[in-house]
Amino acid sequence: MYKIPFLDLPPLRAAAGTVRLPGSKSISNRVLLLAGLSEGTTAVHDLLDSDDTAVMLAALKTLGGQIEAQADGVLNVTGIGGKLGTQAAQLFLGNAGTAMRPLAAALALLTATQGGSFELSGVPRMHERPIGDLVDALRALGCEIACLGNEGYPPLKLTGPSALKLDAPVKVRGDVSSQFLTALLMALPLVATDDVQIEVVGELISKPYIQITLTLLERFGIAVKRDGWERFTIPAGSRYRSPGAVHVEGDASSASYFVGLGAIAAVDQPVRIEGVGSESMQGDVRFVEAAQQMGAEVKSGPNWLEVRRGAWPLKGITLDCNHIPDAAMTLAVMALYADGPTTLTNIASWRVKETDRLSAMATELRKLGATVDEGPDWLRVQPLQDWKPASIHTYDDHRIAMCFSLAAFNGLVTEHPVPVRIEDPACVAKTFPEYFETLFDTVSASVSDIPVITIDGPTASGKGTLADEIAHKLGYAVLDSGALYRAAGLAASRAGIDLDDGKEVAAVARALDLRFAQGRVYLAGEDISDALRLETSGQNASRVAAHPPVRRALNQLQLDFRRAPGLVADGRDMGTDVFPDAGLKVFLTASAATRAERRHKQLIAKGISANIESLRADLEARDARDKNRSASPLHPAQDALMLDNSAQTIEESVELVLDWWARRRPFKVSR
Ligand SMILES: Nc1ncnc2c1ncn2[C@@H]1O[C@H](COP(=O)(O)OP(=O)(O)OP(=O)(O)O)[C@@H](O)[C@H]1O
Ligand SMILES: Nc1ccn([C@@H]2O[C@H](COP(=O)(O)O)[C@@H](O)[C@H]2O)c(=O)n1
Repeated sequence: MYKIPFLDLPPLRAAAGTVRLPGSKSISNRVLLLAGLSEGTTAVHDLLDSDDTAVMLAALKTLGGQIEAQADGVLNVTGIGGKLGTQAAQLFLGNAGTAMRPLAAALALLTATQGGSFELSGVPRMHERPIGDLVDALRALGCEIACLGNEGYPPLKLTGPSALKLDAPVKVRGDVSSQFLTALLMALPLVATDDVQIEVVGELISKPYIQITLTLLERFGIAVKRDGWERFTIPAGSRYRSPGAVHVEGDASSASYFVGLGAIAAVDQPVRIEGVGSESMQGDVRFVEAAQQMGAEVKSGPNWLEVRRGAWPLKGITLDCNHIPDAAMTLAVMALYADGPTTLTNIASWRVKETDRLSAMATELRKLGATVDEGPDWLRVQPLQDWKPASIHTYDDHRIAMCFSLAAFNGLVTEHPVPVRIEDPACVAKTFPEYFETLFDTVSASVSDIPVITIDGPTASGKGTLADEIAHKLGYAVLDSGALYRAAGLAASRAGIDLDDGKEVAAVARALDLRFAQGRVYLAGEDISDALRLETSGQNASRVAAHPPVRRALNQLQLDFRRAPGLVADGRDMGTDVFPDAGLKVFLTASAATRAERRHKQLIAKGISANIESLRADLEARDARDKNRSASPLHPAQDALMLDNSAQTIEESVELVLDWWARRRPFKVSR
């Protein structure tokens, strides 16, 4: 996951490949609560691992549930069998509506019948998300609930025991959030000694989510009787029983980004999405129909979808989105690529989600240059030709971060493509922690659009350290090109080849079976990271690097590191020869004395004894060879910025280079 302040998406061009979706958030948290309330142990397969499920799991543990992760990723949840394991607790539920609403209802009823005192709270935004209709319904049943901040909003305090009145139908509003009804449907089986009826007041929104609730309740032994969408009956004697094992479907709302991706950019090959398909129980799978109306070509199987571009540009549509409230946000970004306006209606529920999504979508789409009109429950987006490089604020809302990634394909409709900045990309942790990694695995960009920062300079000037830090802060990949020369030298010397024989060493370099993973380097599966950092490896690298055939042999390997979202490359000729079009070139130096001292400290810290004078002599000899060779000698590129860090800390160098980079980016600093 990109835990950085912002992630810059370069202009993207095409998409293809297979995406395995993470588990559905709605199903995951429902299954966890049902398993947590049941008797027996439920093996939960393919559970979503995210912020929202983490808060639910923590709450269940506090209430007496047992959670045990298996080696194969399956989670065993042993439920409380309807009996509270504690009489008092404070439960923090983050910004998870799928935890706050149903837990509030279940715990209110358990507290009423078993006694206790519980506080449910969340992040500040959770305390702005209404829960009054559910609280009213629970209070009418006899539950004691106090709103500790504003009336009608969390945090809540539940106390008991208190007498429950279950003979009259429980009334709940269905036109603000369907989660209130879901909460009651999941809570009332805990106290249904007689039939309990629920009556929905107002037109029920998001019916597909209620269908998910009913389907899962049935799996846990509760056969709710439904009379239209207005009346539900929990049969007398209902009791939660674990079904033994449950498989969580992939998240259909998350599928929408990849359906959109296929519709926009899968020209030669489809985007295949695994985890949801034609047999999905999730309502958001009907996003596919909306995408088809806009032009997407879609094939499907029971649990997969394949999407390609059909009509291009996409077709503007007018759609009542009541049945796909979450996925519909993706349509608002797809609308930028359409042949006419797209109007999304019946989306008032957007206003009470992680943020006021209607207002947020309009604001951020306008930053891109789009013309957008909004009403209380609708949004109209015009197609966009003149794109602006925008820094998208994400309001701690995972769906805003994910759907705006589709704006990075603007190069398909404009001659002047622009990058898109996604602020706080880690907010995707709510449902799809690896979203951006998955996206980058599925898309391609023009090489020249992928930003590169080069850091060249003599040995021990701090290039690697600086490159790693900058790459980390920007979410870019890093290329330690010296490691390639070191590996070539090591492999050649192990093979008994004369390091002065350029052709022979080049043959070894061409055949190098190298892999870079988690900061380690593997040669034919062997971890050679430590061997590469030996001083002899540096000297050998410097010898083999002087041969033009060796440099040619390693050239493509280095170019292959240039992948979205960007690259920081360190070495000797990164800015001069390998990436001459880099957006920022830094030539990093420090005095020989400083560098020898740093190298000395570095070796001592690793427990390797060393002598400063001989280190200095060695590095000066290496500098001389690197500077004076004919093939790609060490020298600053004409357009490089010089940085002598002899008197700087690492942090100071990092800040300076990030500042240089920021000045070359097209983004205005926002908010
Ligand atoms: N500005 C700095 N101030 C103090 N120490 C630094 C600074 N930059 C780097 N160092 C330290 O100097 C040592 C050498 O840095 P590093 O390995 O990054 O250099 P390098 O240029 O990549 O070397 P090589 O070319 O041999 O791979 C490290 O221990 C690092 O922590
Ligand atoms: N782009 C590069 C990178 C390195 N070399 C040669 O490899 C030696 C080791 O490099 P380190 O950065 O790991 O110290 C170096 O002395 C150079 O001779 C190169 O030629 N080009």
